Amino acid sequence: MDNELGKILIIDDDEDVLIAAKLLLKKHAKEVIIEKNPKKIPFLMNNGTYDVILLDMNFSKDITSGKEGYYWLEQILDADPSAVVVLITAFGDVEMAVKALKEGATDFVLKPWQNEKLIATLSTAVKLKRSYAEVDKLKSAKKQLEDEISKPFKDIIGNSPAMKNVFSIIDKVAGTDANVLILGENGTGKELVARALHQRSLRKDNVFVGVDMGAITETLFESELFGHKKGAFTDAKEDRVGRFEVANGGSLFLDEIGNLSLPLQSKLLTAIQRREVTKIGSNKSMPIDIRLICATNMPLYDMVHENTFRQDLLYRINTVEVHLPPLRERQDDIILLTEHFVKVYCDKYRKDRKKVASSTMKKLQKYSWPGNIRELQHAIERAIIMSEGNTLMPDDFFFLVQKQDSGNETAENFNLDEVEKNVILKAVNKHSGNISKAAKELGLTRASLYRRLEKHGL
Ligand SMILES: Nc1ncnc2c1ncn2[C@@H]1O[C@H](COP(=O)(O)OP(=O)(O)OP(=O)(O)O)[C@@H](O)[C@H]1O
Repeated sequence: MDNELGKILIIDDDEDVLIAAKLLLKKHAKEVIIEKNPKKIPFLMNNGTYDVILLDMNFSKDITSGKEGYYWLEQILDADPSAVVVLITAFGDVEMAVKALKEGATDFVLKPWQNEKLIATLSTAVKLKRSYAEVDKLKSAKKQLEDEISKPFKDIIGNSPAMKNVFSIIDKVAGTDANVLILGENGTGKELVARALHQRSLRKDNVFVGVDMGAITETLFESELFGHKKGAFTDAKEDRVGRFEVANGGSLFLDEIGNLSLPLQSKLLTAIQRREVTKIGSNKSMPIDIRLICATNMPLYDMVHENTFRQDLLYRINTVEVHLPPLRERQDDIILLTEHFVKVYCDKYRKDRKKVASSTMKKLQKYSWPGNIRELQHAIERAIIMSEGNTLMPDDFFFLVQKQDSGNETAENFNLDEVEKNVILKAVNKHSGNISKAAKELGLTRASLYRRLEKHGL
């Protein structure tokens, strides 16, 4: 026999009822526990969990008020609010049973019961309990997913004219459904701006779904974006919901859009133009209501000239453009961002708030930040972890080594200072920022290498 009913607890002061029920139900359950004395209920509830509890309504002989039944029902639900309790009531007590349903019982059976009816009632009750558990699980998964995809909007820091312009565009465009194209080098905050647009839009209570187009393979593109039906291809073991569908009602952020091949560009264009998608293996299209935000670090306009990016797709996605300037062009923002990240990482690593020496700030402002804000963020995190003093000194950022323009290397330069600076840079680079090894190679002590690094603002 199957164990469909799981673990059952039966409480009834009539021993005959207990034995008859146990005999009947043990064929359908994993375990049947019987109890004559309701006072044991708290103990039983403390020491086990049950898929379903069968509870008598009237314990003391000749008393049919059901008061005891209500009392024990309350005790059970107190101990386990998700308990599934089926009441056993005498014929004529239906009114009482209905009242118990309002108090939280799942169902009731009338004594004497019909075997099949009892099994069916318990089976439905157990399924109900499992579906409650499933709903709870899904709710928590949904919450986690929402937290993940709608990560709290973090402030965008910046006071430079370029960033003020970005803020003003965000303010103007966020509330509209206009497609937005965000352009900027790696780590300039494109995703942050995309999330800010979503958080300030009318769609903010719906999801923000990000897709890294650079990470999607040619073969999985359609399945990933539009979904597929079970059996549509060999590996399609289950139906899959595409990102367009997940984002329905919210915002879809297509990152690294410049990395899409021409055939995929046209598939994407068709979906955007028609505002509908068709799952692989389905012949029905589905309307999609999304706000589209795209981003790239690639020169899309040049790519259009070189015929590597479709002009019609560019004009679909660039209703409004946001240009995020590289960090090296936002000197003042370097100060603000540095102070911000110092605070963030001192808090994170439970260190006293560190100061930043003005020579350090100068060094950070002089550096070219090829990885932009992401690189600054990581540099500060690293310095906070490693530094021992209360003030961050230029040495705490010894690993920031300016890459030389290869064009300059061939040009002859006899300026002694420049030559020294370049040789030092090459040595530090060669040893991946290891000052001891670089000093050894240069024939200097560590202290004098540090002095020279400082002299050159490195
Ligand atoms: N103006 C800013 N203020 C505060 N933090 C910022 C700012 N700009 C970027 N950041 C932080 O820098 C990191 C990189 O930002 P983000 O991922 O948005 O850049 P991106 O341009 O999308 O990068 P990629 O091109 O590599 O995808 C993130 O941790 C982000 O929170």
